[in-house]
Amino acid sequence: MTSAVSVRGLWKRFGQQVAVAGIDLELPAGKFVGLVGPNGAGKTTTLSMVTGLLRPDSGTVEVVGHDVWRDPVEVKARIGVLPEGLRLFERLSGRELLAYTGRLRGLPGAEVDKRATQLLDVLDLAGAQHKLVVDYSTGMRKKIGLAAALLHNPEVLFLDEPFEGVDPVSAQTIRGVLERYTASGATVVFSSHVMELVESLCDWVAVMAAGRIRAHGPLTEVRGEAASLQQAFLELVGANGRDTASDLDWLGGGAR
Ligand SMILES: Nc1ncnc2c1ncn2[C@@H]1O[C@H](COP(=O)(O)OP(=O)(O)OP(=O)(O)O)[C@@H](O)[C@H]1O
Repeated sequence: MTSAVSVRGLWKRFGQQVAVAGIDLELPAGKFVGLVGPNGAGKTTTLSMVTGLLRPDSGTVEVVGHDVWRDPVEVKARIGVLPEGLRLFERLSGRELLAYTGRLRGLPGAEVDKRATQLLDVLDLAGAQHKLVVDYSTGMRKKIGLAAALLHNPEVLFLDEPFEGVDPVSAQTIRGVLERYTASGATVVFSSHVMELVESLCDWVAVMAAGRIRAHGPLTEVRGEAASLQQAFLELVGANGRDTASDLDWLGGGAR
């Protein structure tokens, strides 16, 4: 198996809080990889360290064979990132944002123009290309962020919650673009809480809880005998069968 991402002994603490507790991961190249876990599991912290946005306390990360912290320029040329809480240049139009990103990536102007036109078209943003990003909706922001992350045709694309706040039509569009991208041999690594989505998109999953990897491997292996990935996930993270109803016995009814 060729690895797109290879993580060894990765740790991150914020004061007393251990966010990532010494994880090891091999993410295969050419696959659609889902990183799933409950709130606070450490997904964003892991993706931030893997993409060179956050320095680990210890451990190493290699992306397509290059060490993220010793060889950052090589790595950043080969990856695209759609981070959580995406910050964009708000006073640029969508088209200007792509032109700027393309030049930063060192692409010739004519090539940037061509790719930007195609991406805006496929992502259904052509009509809004001259609007300022500040006036974009949440879904439009995700889509222009995705276009910017894809513009230089990266080998590996990292997406933190790419479908959050996105309507079903835009989600379908994003999905189509990502499926086309992985079909050509590229790798997508994305984090999500939405199990049905992960189950329908991913060939390979890693389940995280409390800073550790609880299971990882091909989707069918991680799901095992469970009826769905959701069920397997609940069993893995130990949340199965919790009786929330008796915890909230005051909720509803007459007593205020
Ligand atoms: N900058 C920070 N300072 C302090 N604690 C942090 C910081 N970033 C993350 N944490 C803590 O680290 C843990 C992991 O957070 P992280 O955001 O990586 O989880 P997550 O799996 O992405 O969660 P969610 O699905 O809710 O986004 C949490 O307990 C969080 O409170």
